[in-house]
This record gives sequence, C-alpha cells and structure tokens, in this order.
Amino acid sequence: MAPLIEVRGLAAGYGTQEVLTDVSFSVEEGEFLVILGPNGSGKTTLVRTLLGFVRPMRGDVRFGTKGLRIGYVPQEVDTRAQFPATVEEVVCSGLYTRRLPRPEARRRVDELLGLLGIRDLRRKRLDALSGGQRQRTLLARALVADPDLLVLDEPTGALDPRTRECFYLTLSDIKGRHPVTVIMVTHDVTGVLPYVQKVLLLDRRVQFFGTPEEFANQAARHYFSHGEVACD
Ligand SMILES: Nc1ncnc2c1ncn2[C@@H]1O[C@H](COP(=O)(O)OP(=O)(O)OP(=O)(O)O)[C@@H](O)[C@H]1O
Repeated sequence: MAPLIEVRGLAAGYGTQEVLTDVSFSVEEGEFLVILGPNGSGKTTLVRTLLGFVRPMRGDVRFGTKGLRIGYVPQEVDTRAQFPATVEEVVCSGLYTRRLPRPEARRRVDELLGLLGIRDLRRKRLDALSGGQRQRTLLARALVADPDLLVLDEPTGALDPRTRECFYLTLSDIKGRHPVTVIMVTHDVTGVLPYVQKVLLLDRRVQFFGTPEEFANQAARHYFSHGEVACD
C-alpha cells in the first residue's frame, strides 16, 4: 500500500530564499510522526508546505488518498489575545465545511468535549481559559470533523510538563478510538518520544528519519550535545 504522505526531494521557502532543501520522508496511515529541530530549522515551513500553504520550489508532496480530510492546529502566537467565542462555538466551527444535520453536529461536539475533558468549560470564552484548556479546545476543533490527518504545530509549547504529558495521553487515547494519522512539531524531545512511531529531525535538511528507538541510539546524543533541547 502507498504511504499516506510521501515527500520526495522537496525544496521550499519564501521568495528566492530556500529554507528546506532535499527533504524526503514518508508517513504511513495511522502513524504518529514527530518533527524536531532547532529554532528556524524549517519545521513550520515543512508543515505549511504539506498543507499546501507554501508551494514547493522543487520535488513534491504526494498523498496516497484523494480527498484527505486534514485537521490543523497552528503554532500559538498570542495567548492573551481577546477571543470572544465560547469553547463550544470554537469546537463547532470545526464543522463549518461538513454540512452535517444539527443533531449529528451537536453529538460530535459533545463527544469531543467529553473526550478532551472540557465539557464543563463549554460556555467559557476561549480567552478566559488556561493554556492547556485552550490547546484542548483547539484540538477538539481540529478533531470534530473526523480528520484522516491531524497536523499540530507546537501544540504543547505553552504547557507545563504535567499538562503536556496529559495532552499526549489524550492524543494517544483519541488515536486508539479514531484511525487518525498525526504529524506534530515540538521541541519537547524527551516527552514525546514514547508516543510516536517516527521521528524526523530537521535542520533545513533531514538530519535523521526513523523510529524513536533508532533516534535514541543514533541521533539523540548528537541532537542533545548541540544543546537544541535547551530551546524548550
Ligand atoms: N513568511 C515567511 N517569510 C519569509 N521567511 C520566513 C517566513 N516564515 C519563516 N521564514 C523563515 O524561514 C526560516 C524557517 O522558519 P520556520 O518557522 O519554518 O522554522 P521553525 O523550525 O518552525 O522555527 P521555530 O522552532 O522557531 O518555530 C527562518 O529563517 C524564518 O525566518
């Protein structure tokens, strides 16, 4: 069977500036891939290229399935910004493109609120939540449309280690119930490794691509010795 996503010889960037060079890797259906790398190494650029927001300069991104449904949680920019919508409204907005009958939409929103442990917060405004609660809301919004692929760009950046662990556990639980492929960018190297099947270490080019076990044996020492984990 063809991989869900296959990236071959990809070069991408902005204007004439090439940020990514010769990037190749693949993601199988149902896998959890984590993208690691120092600040400015091109992780967000790679994610934005996969999503079609940045056009490849060379090479290509191939999807094994047509009409793939994608849920996306972008990098959090301003955690204190005013956001006058409730948790329920934000989660519901993930269904705008789905044209579901109202009872079905309500059922899905309620299921996700329950799964992510934020049902009690449904009438609260997004800007009145803690970082962890807000990330759960955004994850629920991405999941409510039942995506085949979930793309998360540093979803745990603002979370303390315990809340982060909780986030990964919730994600694993959801992956156990819904067959979803996950691609996640993070600086939390040690925390995320137990939950993933593949690791991509990026520094404008692919420095490593393989299993977490291979990463721990071959690449992690090099990565830590360069102090990259310090950016976390
Ligand atoms: N919209 C843009 N226009 C021009 N250059 C950009 C743009 N976005 C990112 N860049 C540049 O591309 C390079 C890679 O940035 P990118 O955000 O992909 O890295 P990153 O690995 O996600 O970084 P971080 O870990 O800090 O989030 C940087 O040099 C950045 O300045």
